[in-house]
Amino acid sequence: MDSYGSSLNRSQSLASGLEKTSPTWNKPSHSRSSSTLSSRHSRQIIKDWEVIDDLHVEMHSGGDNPQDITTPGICEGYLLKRRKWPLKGWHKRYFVLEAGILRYSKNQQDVSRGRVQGSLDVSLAVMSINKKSNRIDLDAGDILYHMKAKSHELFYIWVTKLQAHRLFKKNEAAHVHSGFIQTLSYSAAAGQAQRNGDLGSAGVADSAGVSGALPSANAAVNSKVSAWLQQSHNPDTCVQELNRCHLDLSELNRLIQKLQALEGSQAFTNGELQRIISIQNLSLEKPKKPKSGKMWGHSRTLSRVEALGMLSSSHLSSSSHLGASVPSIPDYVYSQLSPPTVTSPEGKKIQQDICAMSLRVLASLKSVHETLSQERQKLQEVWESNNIHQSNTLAEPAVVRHSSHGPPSVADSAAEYFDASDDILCGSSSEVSEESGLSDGSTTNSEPEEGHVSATRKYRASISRTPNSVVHKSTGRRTTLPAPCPDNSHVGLMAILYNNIGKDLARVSMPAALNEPVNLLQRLCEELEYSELLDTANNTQDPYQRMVYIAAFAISGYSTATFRNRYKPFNPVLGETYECIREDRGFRLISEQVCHHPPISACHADSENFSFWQDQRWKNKFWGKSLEILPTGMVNVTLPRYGDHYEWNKVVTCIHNVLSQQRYLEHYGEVTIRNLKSNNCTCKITFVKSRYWGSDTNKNEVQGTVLDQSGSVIHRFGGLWHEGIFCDTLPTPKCVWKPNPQPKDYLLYYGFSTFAMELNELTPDLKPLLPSTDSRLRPDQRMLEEGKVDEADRKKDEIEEIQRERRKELTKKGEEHVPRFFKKAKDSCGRDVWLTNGTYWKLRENPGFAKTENIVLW
Ligand SMILES: CC(C)CCC[C@@H](C)[C@H]1CC[C@H]2[C@@H]3CC=C4C[C@@H](O)CC[C@]4(C)[C@H]3CC[C@]12C
Repeated sequence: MDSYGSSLNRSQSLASGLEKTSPTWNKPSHSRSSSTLSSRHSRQIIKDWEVIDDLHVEMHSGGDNPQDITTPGICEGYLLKRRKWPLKGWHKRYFVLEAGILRYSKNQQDVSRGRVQGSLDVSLAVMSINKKSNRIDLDAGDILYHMKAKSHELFYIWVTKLQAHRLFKKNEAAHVHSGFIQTLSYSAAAGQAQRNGDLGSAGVADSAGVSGALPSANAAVNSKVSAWLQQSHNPDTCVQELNRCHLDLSELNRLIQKLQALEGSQAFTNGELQRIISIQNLSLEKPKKPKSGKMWGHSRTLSRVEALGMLSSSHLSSSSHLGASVPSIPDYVYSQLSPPTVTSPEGKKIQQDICAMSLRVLASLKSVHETLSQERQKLQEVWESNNIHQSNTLAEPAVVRHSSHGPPSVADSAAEYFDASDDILCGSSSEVSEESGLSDGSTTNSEPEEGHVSATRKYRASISRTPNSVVHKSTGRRTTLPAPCPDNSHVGLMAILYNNIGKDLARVSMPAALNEPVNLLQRLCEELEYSELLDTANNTQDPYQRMVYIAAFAISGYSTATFRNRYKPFNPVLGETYECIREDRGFRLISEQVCHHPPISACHADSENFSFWQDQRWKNKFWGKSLEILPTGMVNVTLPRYGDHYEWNKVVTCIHNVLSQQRYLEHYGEVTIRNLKSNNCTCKITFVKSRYWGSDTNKNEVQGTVLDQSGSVIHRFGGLWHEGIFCDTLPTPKCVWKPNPQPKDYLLYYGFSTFAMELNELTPDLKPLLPSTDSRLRPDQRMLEEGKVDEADRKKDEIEEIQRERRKELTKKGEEHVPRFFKKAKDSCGRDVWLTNGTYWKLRENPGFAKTENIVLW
């Protein structure tokens, strides 16, 4: 160790000198065979990689005092860290290894400012090293660090230090564990004592809590946990369930191999095809002219012919010439995608077994997932109630660690308003992962402010303590749909999707059973569900506070996504219109399908307090399992009282697992809200990409700041787009928006909110006032709403056929469709926009649509 010590420079110091627990340098024992994917690709590399032995936890004698474990010295300095997927290369990062936790920041200054980019509990990670290339990999499952030291000496120092800290942390964990068990027995006794009226001994339990384990754990919490642990048999059930799954999976594997041997193997399995597409990032864009070697993001956009040519080539290599040589491409793909044609009775039997077993595995995994989520929830509740208790009993507010000048930072101001203390929240490495940021390097980074994880936790806690807004009093509108939604789990999406390569998913014609009884014009109106935020904005004098409400409104439009991933809205036909008058909310909206290629839906809403308009169009990016929707139009809001004109972009919406029933939606990216009338206030909102699969805790995070002209932060806010937004910098910190509770039985009704249920309601007094092009009069959508799925399906085909005919006729005449209520214009940046031409409401009143000529759409 000493010899290494002398080679340290300032940036690579062992802060506390030579540690007392001399780390045992475990000779790497076996070749790396598992762990990180990234290192598996070459045999040479596998050979040079070594997995460091698992450490044996040494229980110190008299080890019930954690202070007996000597904390190894801090190790800090620069290392190279591999960049986040999908970016390539390495960047220099400053790492600090302290008390078993490895943290990293951009540079040393950031460390001193407490700006941590990621952290990991080194004892939980598999550590692999490569002496030849000075590489150290830490793989904690969810979090994966690839690091490289600049010199061999530094490499050895880090490895040695990491070893010491791993050992320390494991020992500490063992102590915490025994302390915890001890506390549980204490608190069980205390519980007993309490029941016996012996309050004195309950107090003992409190002070005898696991100092250092659960921070100042109190009796109430401990007895709650112990009671829950005692009555909870779930973990055992989980283990059993998982064991069963394991067996089933081996059996499944055997059956699949048997089936393959029996039926002969196929060129590609569906899984392989998905993977290939994913690798190639096959874009579902319209085919480009043959020179389509255009770069989109970091990957190549393939035209349909190229892409499919690619698929038919087993080498995924030069593709440009292949288009012509593949005769019937859709048929080819279809044949690859349809389920393997099993002919023999034996094969059929195996196939049935495979299905049955897969379902069993699925059911098991679901139940395990559910159990674990419940346990986690319980733990979190206990944890939170403990924190609440703590801060309520503390005389001093939580310590503000980094005092700052100027506007308050999240960390500072949060400490004043939130219950949870920072230390507890930052402690868990599993919450701070590196995989946030867009999957696509071409789009803006969605990595938010450092420390966002704990900030969001706090925001979340505050939001959950805010009562739901009072449910609007009866509007006289319907509160449910006439019929529940059809089960569409049987519809084979795979074939539909692959048969429509080159088209927008949202615009692809699908069986009516996949549709929801609202269309994309109505969904534009749905973004006004929380229009009261715009009313508030128009009545807020302070421009920065006003911006907070505009931001909350921009976020609120995304909240429906939580419940709306099983059905797809109807595609409006060209010329279709939709009006929505909401006296109760004080606005009226008109929307129209203004363009077919590319499909564009435009809308405009007016109220005493605001105007709102946008034209919606988007591109798709298909990654094999998920589909990214990249909207291109801007959203506009004007507030009459202050003459503001706000404009903002939309973020990416990703449909994860688009082909399966595990589908869910995620939004990520950055929104910038500008006031075109004055540049003294802008707002940036980050929709954070969730950092890893399967965890609910980091899903749907949003963080935002309101900036003044000089770029100083005036307000900060954050939360989750499905739970609400809290702003702690307002004169009275508060939850600025919280979604309305879902109506009863919403799952039976397409996951619709009450507002969504009202969108397609057609009342007798309204009917004669609507133009015949109004979506409410569209028969197939109405049939679906009434539960007549087959009829809706037939009608939908008819309507689509009428549209095609109309288009053909127009082309024959050399004419172009002219939208009736919107006109094309250019915005201040020269972008095409669709603005209202102001005729709709006038015509409606005089002479009334019944007396005007309306195009026939159905
Ligand atoms: C294959 C089918 C059944 C899967 C379901 C697809 C659904 C979830 C898709 C189809 C069209 C999609 C919508 C298309 C456009 C937008 C505008 C964007 O700014 C927010 C997301 C939003 C509103 C999408 C949400 C998800 C969506 C509704």
